[in-house]
Formats: sequence, structure tokens, C-alpha cells
Amino acid sequence: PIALQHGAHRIGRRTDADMEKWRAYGLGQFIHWGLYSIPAGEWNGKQYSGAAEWLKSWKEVSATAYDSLMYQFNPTKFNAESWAETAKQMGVKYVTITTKHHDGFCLWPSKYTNFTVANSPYKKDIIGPLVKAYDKRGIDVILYFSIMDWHNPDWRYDIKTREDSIAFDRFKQFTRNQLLELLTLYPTAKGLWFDGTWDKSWVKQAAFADSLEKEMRAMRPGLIIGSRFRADEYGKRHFDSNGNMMGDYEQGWERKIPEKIADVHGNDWDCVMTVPENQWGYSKVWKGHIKTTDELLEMLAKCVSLDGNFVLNFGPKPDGTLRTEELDLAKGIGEWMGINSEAIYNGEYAGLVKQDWGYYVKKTGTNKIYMLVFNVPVSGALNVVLPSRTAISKVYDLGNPGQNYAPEEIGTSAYFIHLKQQTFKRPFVIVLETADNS
Ligand SMILES: C#C[C@@H]1N[C@@H](C)[C@@H](O)[C@H]1O
Repeated sequence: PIALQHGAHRIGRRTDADMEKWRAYGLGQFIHWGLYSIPAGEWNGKQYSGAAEWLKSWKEVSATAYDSLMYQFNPTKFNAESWAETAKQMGVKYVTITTKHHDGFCLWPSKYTNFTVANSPYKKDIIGPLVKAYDKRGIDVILYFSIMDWHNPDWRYDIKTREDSIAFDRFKQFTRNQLLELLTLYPTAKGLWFDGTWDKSWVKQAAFADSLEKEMRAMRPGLIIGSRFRADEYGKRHFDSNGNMMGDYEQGWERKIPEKIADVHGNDWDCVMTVPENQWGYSKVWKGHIKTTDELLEMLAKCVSLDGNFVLNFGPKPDGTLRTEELDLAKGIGEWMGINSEAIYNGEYAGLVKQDWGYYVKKTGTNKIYMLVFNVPVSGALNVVLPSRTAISKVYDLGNPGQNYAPEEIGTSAYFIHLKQQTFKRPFVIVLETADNS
């Protein structure tokens, strides 16, 4: 291995209580809200082809004109309790909220810039009430923070000149000040979800970022920081020059899901997912395929079956309400979770041979295995292959516990579970209680 000062400081998973709680979440909510929600992907009557929260980067948009959106930010219908209640009903266990996206606008009254809610018509802090409303419902809060900040004149994409270096040193102090401010103002926040860390300017700050990460962890023991925050001294991101993951969980799964357990390298990870193809902030027009409740439930099942969490994004409207499509999805997912959340919370990779009918999830620390069924075979027989010397002691339908099944043994530790009905409206879960009969 290469001697590294600023690579991974821990090999393997964190085993402390805070991380074990994060690992058990299963389902999360992302919230992207800010000035970009006002134009919602449209400028001077033209549709921006990119993601709505990237509108400021469009050549048709002048930075000054975009920044003056601050004087229009006035979400009169914003109600943190109502967002948190929707999330509670949906069954999420954590929420990741944008405190500052790439455009640099702060949803909290930061004292290190004027580009905040404090100087908008709304005036009030957004983050504080959200943290309070979610905490009250037992939903942990993670703060999203973009290092890249298009508003701050000291931001640089690369450090080429001495002037760049002097400016970026100021930017690094500004960034440190804002992060320590967030941890001080919102002490119950469980973690930070970093973004906007791919440019050379930040990638070259291995030593600074490493010491800042250490400072934040010292300030907030148990703080959870993902792999996207910093690079090692050779510019390697997420995985250092020895192939070890930096941070507490892998943040590479943005709008994509691993196929098999080998893809996650034994690390914790979360998948952050948009409802349309690629819109995080509120966008008037949702182009392309809009994911359905069943598609999202299958993504959730797949993530949990592969030792990850699934985080669904919401892009609230400029008036502070949630759009109907998202409320409908939250309701549909919530109804399913109301019956089946036992198969999602505290779930982990079961280590069984993957079958076509769906996904296995093992309840951490138990002999309970959940079969999350999405594809019912024409035969109505679900194939189950267990490790040798593992017997099945009980099989029942989670949604209908009186509905027991008598698995048919078809080989060594191989069974068919014959379903009692052919048509199902929604994905369903069968519980296998196993026993070691070695
Ligand atoms: C690219 C990019 C950003 N990363 C996602 C989590 C959104 O914030 C998007 O704007």
C-alpha cells in the first residue's frame, strides 16, 4: 500500500451506535429547495434542458439576474410540520435537506454571507423549523451542503495563479465557518451530505479537507460524513489511492443502484433518487419517465437487499407546498410501508442466491428472512435455496400473518413456496423463519 496522510482513516464499516442506526434506516427522503425552485427550470419563457437546480449555470442566465431571485423568495405556504408529517406517513427514517446548493443561497441565516433567507422577503430561518419538525417525529436530519458556491467571488474551479490561491484560501475559511456554524446552530443534525466537491480546486485541498473533517467530527462525535467530501493527496475521491473508502458510507450511488453485493465492497451506502429522470429542484416540466410507486418500492427493496438505504428526492414548490405527484408517491409508499416496513427497517443483505421473484432482506441479528416479491412466476411457485443445514421453521405472509405456507422441499435446502393466489395488486412480503439444523 501507498503511505497516505489524507486517505481513509478507517478500514471497514463503523461499528458505533450512530452508524448502526444509520445502517438500519432503510428509507430516507431528500429535499432540494432554494431559489432555483422559483424559476423551476424556465428562464425568459424558455425551458432549460438541464436539472432545474442547475439553472444558474445556463449561459442564458446572468448571475446577477439569478441572484436577485432572493428578493422573490417568500414561501408563504411553507409549513415544516406538514413536510415532516408527510415524511412520517411515508415511513422515512431520515431526511437530507439542502442547506446551500451550488448557487450559494443559504436556507439558514448564515452570518458569513448576505445571500441568505434573512435578506429575502421571507426573512426567517428554514432549516431550524425543519430540523425541529423532523426530530419531533423521530426522523433524523442530515444536512446537505455544496462546497461549490457560484455566488461567492472567491470560488474557483481550479487554482492556477497566486491570485487564485489567495482567493481560494479565503473561500476555504468561508466554507469552514459555514460548516461549523451549521453544526453549532443545528446540534441534533446526525450528518452532512456533501456535494460539489469534484472540481480541481477542492480536490487539491486534501490536507485542509482532512483537517476540517477531523475538526467537525471532534465537534460532533458520531457525525456521519460520506465518501464525497474529500480527496486524498493524490486526488483520489471516494476511494483513496489504496482503494479504501474515505468517509462513513459510499455516496457514489446517485440516481443508480448497485446490481450485486460485490459492487458495494462491504461498505455502507445510500442511493439518492429522483422521481423524474434528473430533476432535484422543483421543475415545472417533468420530462421523460416519471417513476411509479411500484418502481420506487422495487428500488427501495433492491437497495436494502444489498445493504444500502434508499433516499427519494422531493423538490418543493416556491410557495412551500409539495407537488401533487410527490404527495401521491409519499402516500403510496407509506401505505406499503404501513404493512411491510418490518422488511425494510434494520434490514441487511441475506447472503442467499438471488431469485427472479424479487429480493431477500435479513433482519439484522435475527434468523428472519423477508422475501420481497415483485415478480410472481406463472407457476405460482417461489424458488428458495438456503445454505446447507439451514431449515425453514415457519413461513407466513407478512401482510396476512394467518396465511401460512408449507414449503415443498425440492432438493437439498431447496424449496418451492406455492402461492395461494395468482394476482397481486402490490408487491408483497413473505417471512421465512429459519433454523440452523447442523
Ligand atoms: C450533479 C449534481 C447534484 N447532485 C445531486 C444530489 C443534486 O444536488 C444535483 O444538483
